[in-house]
Amino acid sequence: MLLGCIGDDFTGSSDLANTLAKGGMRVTQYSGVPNGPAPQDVQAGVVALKSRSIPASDAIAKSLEALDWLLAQGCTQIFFKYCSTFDSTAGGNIGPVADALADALDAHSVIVCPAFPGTGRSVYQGHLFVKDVLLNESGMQNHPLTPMTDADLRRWLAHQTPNGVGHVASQDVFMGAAAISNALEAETRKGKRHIVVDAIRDEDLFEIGKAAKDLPLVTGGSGVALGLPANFGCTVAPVPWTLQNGPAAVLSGSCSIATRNQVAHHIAHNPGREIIAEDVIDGTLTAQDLADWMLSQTGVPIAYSSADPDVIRAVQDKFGTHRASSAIETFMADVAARLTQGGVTRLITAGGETSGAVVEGLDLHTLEIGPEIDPGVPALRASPNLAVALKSGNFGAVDFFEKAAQQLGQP
Ligand SMILES: Nc1ncnc2c1ncn2[C@@H]1O[C@H](COP(=O)(O)OP(=O)(O)OP(=O)(O)O)[C@@H](O)[C@H]1O
Ligand SMILES: O=C(O)[C@@H](O)C(=O)CO
Repeated sequence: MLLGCIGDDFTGSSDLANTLAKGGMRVTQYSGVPNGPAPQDVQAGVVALKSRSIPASDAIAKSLEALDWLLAQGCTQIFFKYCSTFDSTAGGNIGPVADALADALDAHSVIVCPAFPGTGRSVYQGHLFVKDVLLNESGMQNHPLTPMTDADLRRWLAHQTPNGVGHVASQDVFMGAAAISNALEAETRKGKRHIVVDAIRDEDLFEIGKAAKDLPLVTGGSGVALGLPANFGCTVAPVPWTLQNGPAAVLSGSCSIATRNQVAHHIAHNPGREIIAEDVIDGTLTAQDLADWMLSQTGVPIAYSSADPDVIRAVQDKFGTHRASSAIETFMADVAARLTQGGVTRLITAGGETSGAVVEGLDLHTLEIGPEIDPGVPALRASPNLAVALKSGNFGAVDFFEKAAQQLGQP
């Protein structure tokens, strides 16, 4: 294994795996830290953790365990993947995990770059934009677990780390890899360990990738990984896929604006059932009842807890944020298990935490990366009888769910 990756959620990990696979690397995504060694032919291993919204100390412990395994596989560079919307609270977990990895790797110059222009995320003057608005005006300020209320990455990260936070501005980035390396070194000499790097176009990310060639640790969204496969001698190649036949189903726990639009679009043409959080928590709705309903439908049925921010706030005020989200995640995992037992072979999930719960609930250990469905979302082969797509909350076109079902295979 050449490149070792640690993803702080499951959809984000498949987003990164997708970028590396498109760049020509042989990639495998692992659910958690594997027990045994990886096959010799894997060039990039992505260890998917569910560490974005857990206590920082647990996120550090899990990430260091993943690091040990990746180093034991021979990796010469480590990539820490977090969300292109920098999902974190003032207490973590991006800063604490990046610090723990940097300590372990003796890394003094750590790139911080969540930019992903293909999905509208750019970093300019140290600030994160989603399309034409600042992060904190993009809807992300209402995220159920990690409300993003500040678009200045330098200021937000400074809450999370005792180490210096630096900046490489677009003027340097536009001049290419050598200028970026010089600017990184200048920031490191000033004692800055985490260095936010501006990037507004894919060209910028390829240059940043070149500049990252000899760095032991790189952190960011999947965009900054665009240039990494070439550093390992890989070249762009088509990603193979065998179509999966059989029934399809969608489970959506993401409450992002994009997902809510996709749900609204999907239920106009397909069977849909809303999951009311109270019904799950008080046991009025059981996983078996919902799975039975889904299995009896035609088309691509969807069950969704995706709801507007005021609905979520009311649920969280009544039951507590953690209790509400973990009840829904456990429920989604339970429904998924019953769907696959009932014959579903194409499963699509929306939301990183939701997808993590489903993948862990289904006990899927490795995922092979297939072709891209929409930017940042690949088809994934979980077993000879199960293909999945794990959609990040904010990703995908409005008709994503139907498109994903078709790209995974046939009814
Ligand atoms: N109706 C609801 N009430 C309260 N919490 C909810 C509701 N629906 C979903 N949730 C919780 O909100 C969280 C949504 O996070 P998730 O990571 O799945 O989506 P996302 O953040 O939009 O996706 P991504 O991380 O890929 O951007 C989950 O923990 C989920 O259980
Ligand atoms: O980077 C992103 O936006 C996604 O891969 C993700 O991490 C969403 O959970």
